[in-house]
Amino acid sequence: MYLENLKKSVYQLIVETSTNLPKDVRRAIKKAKVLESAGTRSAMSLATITQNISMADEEVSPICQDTGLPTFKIKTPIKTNQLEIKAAIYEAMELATKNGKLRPNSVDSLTGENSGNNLGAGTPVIKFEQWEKDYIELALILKGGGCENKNIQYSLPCELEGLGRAGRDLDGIRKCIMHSVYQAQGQGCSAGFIGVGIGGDRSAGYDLAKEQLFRSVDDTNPIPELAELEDYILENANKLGIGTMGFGGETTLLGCKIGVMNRIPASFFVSVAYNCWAFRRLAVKVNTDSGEIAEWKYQDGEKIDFSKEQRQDPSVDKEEVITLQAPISEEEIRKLKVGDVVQINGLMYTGRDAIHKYLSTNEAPIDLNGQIIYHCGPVMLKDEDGTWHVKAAGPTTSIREEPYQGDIMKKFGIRAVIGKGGMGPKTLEALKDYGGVYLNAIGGAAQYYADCIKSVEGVDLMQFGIPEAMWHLKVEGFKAVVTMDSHGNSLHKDVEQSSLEKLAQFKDPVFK
Ligand SMILES: O=C(O)C[C@H](O)C(=O)O
Ligand code: SF4
Repeated sequence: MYLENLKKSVYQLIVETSTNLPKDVRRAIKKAKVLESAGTRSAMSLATITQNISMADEEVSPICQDTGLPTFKIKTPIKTNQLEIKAAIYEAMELATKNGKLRPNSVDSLTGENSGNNLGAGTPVIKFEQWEKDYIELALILKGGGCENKNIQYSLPCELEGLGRAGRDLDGIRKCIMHSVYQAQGQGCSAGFIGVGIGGDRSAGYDLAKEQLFRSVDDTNPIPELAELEDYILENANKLGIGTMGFGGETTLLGCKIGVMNRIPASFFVSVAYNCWAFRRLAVKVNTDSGEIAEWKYQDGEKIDFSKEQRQDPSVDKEEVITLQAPISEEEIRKLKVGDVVQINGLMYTGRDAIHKYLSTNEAPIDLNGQIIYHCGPVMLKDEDGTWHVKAAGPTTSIREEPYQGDIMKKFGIRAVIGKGGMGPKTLEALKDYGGVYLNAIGGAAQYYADCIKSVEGVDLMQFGIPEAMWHLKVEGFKAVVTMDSHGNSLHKDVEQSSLEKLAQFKDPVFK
């Protein structure tokens, strides 16, 4: 019975972590929502985010389509068999993937092949520790790729844009952390949470940073200097004006937790682990005799039920929303300006890393003239009749496609790309020359967008695996914001510049 129950307990932990945002995280998001003034694009995004959180609750479906690199941290009493726990994890992972609670996310780094069941070399990550207590603690974090890519490690002393020299002291550490929030911009689906590790070597530093993400959002650091630094960062990083999804606004950071360990004389690392708003981590106490869950962690206090809040976003007037339907003409595109809110009806095609590389040297499987590409790697399930269903489908970080995007738009006549976090100068130039637009969807809002997808009309290039294939999606009322237009304007460029100016205001020493 123990083994059966253990497997069930792990499965339950995976499903809850993927679909039900922890209470402490909800409270932080609610706080941010109250601060954002109505009518801004940040307020609109937060409304979509909170709507998405309650849709995930209701559907018991992934909050975000990127269910990350599942990382288990396990503490066991001395006599517990750790191999049995490992086996239970593998089985539960496969089942959760099959049931659409996890996206198949384990990819062979050399061949590009997706294992399909979330198992493979190094996946999932499982770390054991022994302790004196008489129960097992299973903790799980599902940290997605977009925010993982924004992690950063500093080696002190160093020179930082906007902030000047960061020395080997508390003030140098302060500068690194402020810079880490700036450099993430909106790309890791801000507003985010950061875990910081001071000291260690490069790998221990990152481990310590990630360990901080297991602290409760509303705890207080037991080391007074670090408690003060955490408060300082939380208050001042929110003055950078990056805002939700990098649209500008009041809330950029939702939590900051800092840990410290010794270092060796020559090294001084400050490691920062950035986590998106979809901060999915939970833990359970498991009974060593029965294998059953005895208690959940992070679930005390008030649970905010966002479904009770206003469903329809009050900040955008219906008349202000521009409807787009592919094929789109150059003339229609040229009318769009940064800040416009659009809704898309009709067909769009997903394309992310593998597709962009493929299209740069191959012909497209379909005619893309006037069409829309969606940077998205969805969670998909096939029913008994062989029909595909979308279980989660938010945008992925677009900047990874920067080397290809402009050329591909011109080559195939694509008029619009949808993604998140914005793109760089090469794409901006191409949008201007050729007549294209970049639309920013709300990162992590995977249930909200899955609901806009009315049917799956086809799929190409399945050899790249489910997240990377080209899905033909029929959508209705798919909302996004124009953040790069065909007139050379980019909201991302503007926010990056204004936040750098704001960052420079934190140049002077604060901690001695
Ligand atoms: O892989 C994805 O679907 C998204 C990724 O987490 C991202 O933020 O870019
Ligand atoms: S898409 Fe955004 S919310 Fe989802 S894992 Fe990536 S960074 Fe997080």
